[in-house]
Amino acid sequence: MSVLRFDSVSKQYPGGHVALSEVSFDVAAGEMLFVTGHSGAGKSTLLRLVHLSERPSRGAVLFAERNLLRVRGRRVAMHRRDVGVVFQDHRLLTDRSVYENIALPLILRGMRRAEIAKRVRSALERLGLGPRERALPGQLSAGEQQRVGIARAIVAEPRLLVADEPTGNLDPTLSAEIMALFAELPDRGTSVLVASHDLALVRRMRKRVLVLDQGRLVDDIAPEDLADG
Ligand SMILES: Nc1ncnc2c1ncn2[C@@H]1O[C@H](COP(=O)(O)OP(=O)(O)OP(=O)(O)O)[C@@H](O)[C@H]1O
Repeated sequence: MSVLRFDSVSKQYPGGHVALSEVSFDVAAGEMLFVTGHSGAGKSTLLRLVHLSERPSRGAVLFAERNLLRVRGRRVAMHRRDVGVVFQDHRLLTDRSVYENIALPLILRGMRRAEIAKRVRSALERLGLGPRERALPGQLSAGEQQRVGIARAIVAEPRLLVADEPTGNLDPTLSAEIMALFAELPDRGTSVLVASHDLALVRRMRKRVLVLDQGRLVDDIAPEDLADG
C-alpha cells in the first residue's frame, strides 16, 4: 500500500516562480527515502505540500488514499497528526521545557497524562535527552535542540515523518546517529521522507533517492543503483 502519492504535481508560487513541475512518485508504507537536489530545486516545497503548509497549483497529492485537495479547515489539523515534521530550525517553544515541547503533540490529542509521560520518557531515552528534560531550548546545543525537534515529531508515532535538512547544523557523527534513528522508524510503522542536499550522507544510507532539478523529478534511484563515493 502506498502512504504517499504525487500525481503530476506542479507548484507555482504567487509571483510566477515554478517550484515544482509535473512531479509524480509513490512512497510505499514502511519505506524510507530521500529527496535531493541543488538549492532552489523544490525540496522544501515538496515537503510543504505533504503537511499542507502549501497547496499544489495542479495535480494531486494523496496521503494513504486521502486526497489532500479535499482536506480543508479543521481537517488540516487532523491530517497533520499523521505527519511528523522535522525542520532545520527546530521551531521549539522557547518558554517550555524539553519535556513539555515533546509532550505537546500528545496533549493536543487529549491523551492521558500517564500515557503521555510514558511516551515522552521513551522518546527522551531514544534520543539521548533524558538528562536534559527540564532544560529550556535556549539552554541546549544546536544538536540537542534538533534532537528535541525529532523527538516531538516521532512521539505520536505518525504514519509518515517528513524532515527538511534535519542534519544541516550538525556534526558528521550526530548526523549519522540521527539518520540511523530515522532508519529504525519504518519498522515501527512510520515511513520516512528526508530532504537533504548532503549527497555523501544520502549515499551512505543506501535508500531510494528522488532527484529534483529546477522543480522537475529527474531521477528516482533504487538503493542497489547508488554509486559508491
Ligand atoms: N513562498 C515562496 N514564494 C515564492 N517563491 C518561493 C517560495 N518558496 C520557495 N520559492 C521558490 O521556489 C523554488 C524552490 O524552493 P524550495 O525552498 O522548495 O527549494 P529547496 O530545494 O528546498 O532549496 P534549499 O535547499 O535552498 O532549501 C526556489 O526558487 C524558491 O526561491
